Amino acid sequence: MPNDQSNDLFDRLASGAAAEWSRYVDHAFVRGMGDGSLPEPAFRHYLAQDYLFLTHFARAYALAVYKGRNLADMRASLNGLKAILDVEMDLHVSLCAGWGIAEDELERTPESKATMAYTRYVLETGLRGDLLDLHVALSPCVIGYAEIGKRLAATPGALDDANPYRVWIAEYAGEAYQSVAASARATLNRLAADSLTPARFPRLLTIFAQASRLEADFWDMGLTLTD
Ligand SMILES: Cc1ncc(CN)c(N)n1
Repeated sequence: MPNDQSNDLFDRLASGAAAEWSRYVDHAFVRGMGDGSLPEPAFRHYLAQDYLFLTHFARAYALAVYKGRNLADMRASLNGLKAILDVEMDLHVSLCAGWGIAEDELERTPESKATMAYTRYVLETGLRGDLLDLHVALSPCVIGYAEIGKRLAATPGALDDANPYRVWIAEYAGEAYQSVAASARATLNRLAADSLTPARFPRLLTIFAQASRLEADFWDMGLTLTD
């Protein structure tokens, strides 16, 4: 449960943007994966767009490496970049293959407006702002999926063989992804200790709320099969 009195920056942001956060993590797409009722074409559409999304997010992490002020910052962002390129992307490509979508088809998929809006917002926020702005913009993505995975995995029946979405849920509920999200939280707190002032918080909250809104729009795009 988000807490606005917390010392944890992520908790304060999720609490300050509670409406946008819950529209994202409690979305109908998410609930449909949990109980297996999500229409399969919606999941396939989402999977293909998520491949494009992850490619742009890898670029955003590369930008975060560049924006680091010291080696600790650069290593933290490099770990985020490696988590996408070496772990999440491989799992994603094999998940897509299991759903009958080959990598060359993923490469040829036209980018939807929701994918463009979200990824370009994060990249532009990072280009314009500093490293804390960029990590705040990245945080609903990294930490949100860990929270969604953990919640869904605790739902009765979600990991049963009968649920076609059990592999996705197990991936994001799994230890490897949970530890990527824990590192992202720690990075936010470390950057905040150096550069967060009370006057700066509202701007960070705006970035966080916007990124959470764009995450929810991404689920909408999957559910409604929008281009
Ligand atoms: C749209 C979206 N948001 C978050 C994640 C988790 N990295 C993802 N794969 N796709």
